[in-house]
Amino acid sequence: MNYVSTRGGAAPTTFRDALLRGMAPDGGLYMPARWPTLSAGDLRAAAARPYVDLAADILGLFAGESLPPAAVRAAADRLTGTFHHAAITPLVQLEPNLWVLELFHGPTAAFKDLAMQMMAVMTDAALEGTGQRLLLLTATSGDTGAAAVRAFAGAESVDLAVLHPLDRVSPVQRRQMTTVDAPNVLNLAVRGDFDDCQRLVKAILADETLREGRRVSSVNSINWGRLAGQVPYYVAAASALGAPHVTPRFVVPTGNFGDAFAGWVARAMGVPLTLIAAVNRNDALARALNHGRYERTAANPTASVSMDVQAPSNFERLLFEATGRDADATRGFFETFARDGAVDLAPDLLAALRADAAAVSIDEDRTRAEIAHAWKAYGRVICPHTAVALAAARDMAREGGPVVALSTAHPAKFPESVAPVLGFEPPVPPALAAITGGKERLTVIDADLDQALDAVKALAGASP
Ligand SMILES: Cc1ncc(COP(=O)(O)O)c(C=O)c1O
Ligand SMILES: N[C@@H](CCOP(=O)(O)O)C(=O)O
Repeated sequence: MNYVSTRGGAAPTTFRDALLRGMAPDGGLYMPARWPTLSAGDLRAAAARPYVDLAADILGLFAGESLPPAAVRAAADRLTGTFHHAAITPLVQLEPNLWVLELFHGPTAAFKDLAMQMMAVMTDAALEGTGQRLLLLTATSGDTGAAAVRAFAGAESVDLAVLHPLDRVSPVQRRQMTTVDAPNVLNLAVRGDFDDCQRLVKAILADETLREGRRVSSVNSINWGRLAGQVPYYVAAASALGAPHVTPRFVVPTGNFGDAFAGWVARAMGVPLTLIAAVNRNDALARALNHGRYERTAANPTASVSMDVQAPSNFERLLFEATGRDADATRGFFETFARDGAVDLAPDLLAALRADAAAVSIDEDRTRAEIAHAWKAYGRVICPHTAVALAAARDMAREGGPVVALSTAHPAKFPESVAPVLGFEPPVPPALAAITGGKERLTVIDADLDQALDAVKALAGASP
């Protein structure tokens, strides 16, 4: 299986290389050259298979021969040891047409653990025997960084730099990143928003001098390895609901559009499903799909803090597909966006995008109301991100047919948003019990490339 860049200026490469590069050298994102397929029989069988078996098979389809099959299997098996639920991603029915897919039973209590734990094992395998060190860069609005620190702290051949927006992640998320005492981890708190952090990470990835003597990659969802690890739960959930004979609608709380794009991939592989991206009031994606103009504006702080994103990286993958994989058009679009901060979508392109995904924006009042409703109606304490998805999903469930809201984080990561609505603190799961104490380690920087590069070079230079 080869991987091509959405911008067409990089040589096709393997899964292993895409994993160890993060982004293509031409500034594009890697995509499989063709979509592997799941047959109707595969989908029927999937409903009865353990999650880790399904995950191993799907990862194997994407990894091809570039990683040893035993490493792919070990990556999937990692979930058994690190998740606190036997089903890994349990599907829970709330109403006749409404389900939640619980994705927060991992070691940092957010859906990022599903792919990140597997990436740590695959990254080890990809580096084995090379004698190379890998510098991993991560922009986070809270959860990716926590999952990455958990997965890579202490890793022998890896350095990890995590950039989060100063004071714009929850205190629990911040402590998950900053209280881990590992010499290979650097936390940078950036005076800015998540989009600034993501811009800095992409700029650092483009700095070729850093690559002298080491590999440099990212564990954000710009890395194909992350998306590959997020596809299995769509397959598992759709199969459990009766695919291929049933077409569930998945409502995905969305920030960087990685999770939703993993659903798009499942559909490209043959899973019948419909995608609805639910965003908070940071609605660049919803404005693009609903009004035809993709425009960057400053991110507004919300209760669903991890979705405070206004330049979702994976929109590039969606656009690449909607143009019929036209790399020149994709490059032109994102160069214009980088220069002007806005691009109007031509009517045929907009129609193609709308055929792939719909988007709704849920405001802060509805988010709070949904947290209250979930407790009153179902006895469930939900996080604000889940609330954004569930608010949209409940509307859709009234129309008939199965609707699944993705529940992406445990509410105990966001007590400051949940407790004022419910009047009590969310119960703390085992995964979060250990992070209350401990000294925090973080360096505050401006949203400035030189400052970020200096800090990252110091981390990389300090390594053996
Ligand atoms: C809890 C939670 N829900 C939803 C999202 C949005 O996911 P994505 O960025 O893949 O759209 C994030 C951040 O990634 C998150 O941390
Ligand atoms: N919401 C994310 C932002 C980064 O998203 P990613 O999926 O591209 O890693 C976070 O919590 O960090």
